[in-house]
Formats: sequence, structure tokens, C-alpha cells
Amino acid sequence: MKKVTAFAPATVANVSCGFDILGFAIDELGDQVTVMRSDSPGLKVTAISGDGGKLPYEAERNTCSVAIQAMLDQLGIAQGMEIILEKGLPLGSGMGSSAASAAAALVAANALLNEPFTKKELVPFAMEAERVACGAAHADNVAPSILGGFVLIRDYQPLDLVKLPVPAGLHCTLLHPHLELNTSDSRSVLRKQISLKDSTIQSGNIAGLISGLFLSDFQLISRSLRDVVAEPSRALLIPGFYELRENIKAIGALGSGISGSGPTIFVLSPDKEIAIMAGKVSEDVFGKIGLGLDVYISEINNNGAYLKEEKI
Ligand SMILES: Nc1ncnc2c1ncn2[C@@H]1O[C@H](COP(=O)(O)OP(=O)(O)O)[C@@H](O)[C@H]1O
Ligand SMILES: N[C@@H](CCOP(=O)(O)O)C(=O)O
Repeated sequence: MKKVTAFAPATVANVSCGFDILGFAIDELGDQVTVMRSDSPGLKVTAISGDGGKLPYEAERNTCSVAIQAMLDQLGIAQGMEIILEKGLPLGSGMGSSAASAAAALVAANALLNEPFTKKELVPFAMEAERVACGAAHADNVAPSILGGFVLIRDYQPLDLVKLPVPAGLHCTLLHPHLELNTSDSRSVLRKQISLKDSTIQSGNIAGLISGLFLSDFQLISRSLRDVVAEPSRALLIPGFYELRENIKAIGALGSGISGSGPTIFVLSPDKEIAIMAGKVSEDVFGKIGLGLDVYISEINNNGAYLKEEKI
């Protein structure tokens, strides 16, 4: 096999109460990466589209090549490869953009090398790419982008990933106001210490959210979508955030929160109709503020990154 293309989806990290330890994958939106064997040594990013000319071509800085290099280092081989990135995700949006590039690159390169790794084993390589993109090797975007569904990172050392069930009917609305927030900047505004009281509240909510997913209990999910760790500092960077939350609750959505480090806001709904209504309500809120908005409606994507094309 000489050339492989893979797609990896956008993701919602944190899901309110799961800072750095929970994320889920979205349908359709994502990045596509083609990887080709090359006779010349090293990894070369040869084309990038859809990024407005903003992303780096240097192999040490692009998350596609950083992730593949980590994989090759583990295998102890020096296979040369050319990489083409088709960026489908907006940058600095909170939808796991750097993660989707790395996830697609890894799934393609793994296929090119006849699958030496399982999908789960690819996650640590993608985490190295996150370290380069935002300074922290967090897995709550890369794990769901590769594996699909809701993924819990029970521990980082050693990495312990748990795929969680997805209740039937659960829908997500992603509201992307036209602002750019860098993950590293949004991490720098976070408090370094939290109180015992906040730690108790956050633990109760993450346990409640995970129980709600297992029990398909929408009301329990709704009560648990609360974040006292990251949201209080980050919501200040997103105009309309709290007004939107009130309007969303009024239409019967389960709740809303910051997607990853923002500015995108995610809304979880028990069905598609409410998910669509959530988009309409948000257009009003952001229209009043004078901010452009993109709305995406999706079920939870339970499959994650996949191969699109292989050429012998
Ligand atoms: N393929 C890529 N290679 C290198 N940097 C990337 C790539 N894709 C996105 N980035 C950059 O990584 C940084 C962090 O992005 P990311 O963590 O994905 O933010 P978000 O998920 O909020 O869009 C951003 O500055 C973004 O431009
Ligand atoms: N847990 C991370 C998630 C960052 O997600 P992104 O999509 O904004 O990169 C954090 O909260 O910093």
C-alpha cells in the first residue's frame, strides 16, 4: 500500500465537569489527511488546504507529522512519508482542531504500515501532537477523535481509557461564535488550585454524568452538566454565554457548556428537534451581540476516525 486517506472528527472536550478527562466525538465535521510512502527520508507536509495559510509545514510543528513521528519512534523505523492535510475544522475554535489532524494522520499512517497498532494504542502518539499544539498532552480530544463516542480518561499515568455508552436520541448542537481562542491562552487563565468544596461538587457531577450515560437518564445528565473548575474563568471570554444557557434550558435542552477551551459552546439535547431549536435560540442571542455564528447539529459519533481510501 502506497497512499492512504483517513478522516477524523471534531470533538467536545471536558463536557462541562470532566476537565481534561472526558470528551465525545461529533459527526461529519473534521479533518482529512492523506499519507504516502516516500523514498526520501523523514516526514514532509507537502500540502495544507482549508487553514487560510495559518498552519505550519515544518514537521516538528504540524500535529500530523508530530503524531506520526512519535509512532515511528516507537516502532524504531525511519520510513519516509509525505503528508497532505485538508483542514475541515476552524482553528482555535474549541472543537479539537489540532487533535483531528493528528488522529487522521495516525489512522492513515497506521494503515500504510499494515496496522502495527490498535486504535487505542495510537492515542499516546496523538497526545504528543497536543503537547506541541497547546503545551499540554491532554487526551480528551484525541481519544474520542480516534475511538469515537464518549471517552473517559480515568488516569494519565499510565493512560487508562474507558469508552462509555451513548444514550439513544442524545444530540449535540455546536455553536461556534466567530472568535478565535487559543487553547494555550485559555489554559493560562485557569486557577491552579481549587477549594475542597469545588472539588466535591465537581466529583459529584462527573460521577453523575457518567452514571447518566450508563443509565440513559437524561435528567441525571442534565443535573450533572455543571463545571465549577474551568468554566468560571473561561466563560468571561465568551460573550452571551450565560444568557444562552438560560434560553437553552427554557426549550428543554439538557444543558450547555464550553466545548473544550472555547469559544464554541456545546448543547446536549434529548432529541433532534430540541437540538435544532437550540441553534435557532442561539442565533438570536449572538445576533443581538453582533457576533457571527456557525451552528452544527450532530448525533454522538460512536466510530471515530476512519479510513477513506487506500491505493496500492
Ligand atoms: N495540523 C495542525 N498542526 C499544527 N497546529 C495546528 C494544527 N491544527 C490546529 N493547530 C493549531 O493548534 C492550536 C491549538 O489548537 P486546538 O487545541 O486544536 O484548538 P481548538 O481545538 O480550540 O481549535 C491552534 O493554534 C491551532 O491553530
Ligand atoms: N481539556 C482541554 C481541552 C481543549 O480543547 P480544545 O478543543 O479547545 O483544544 C482544555 O480544556 O484545555
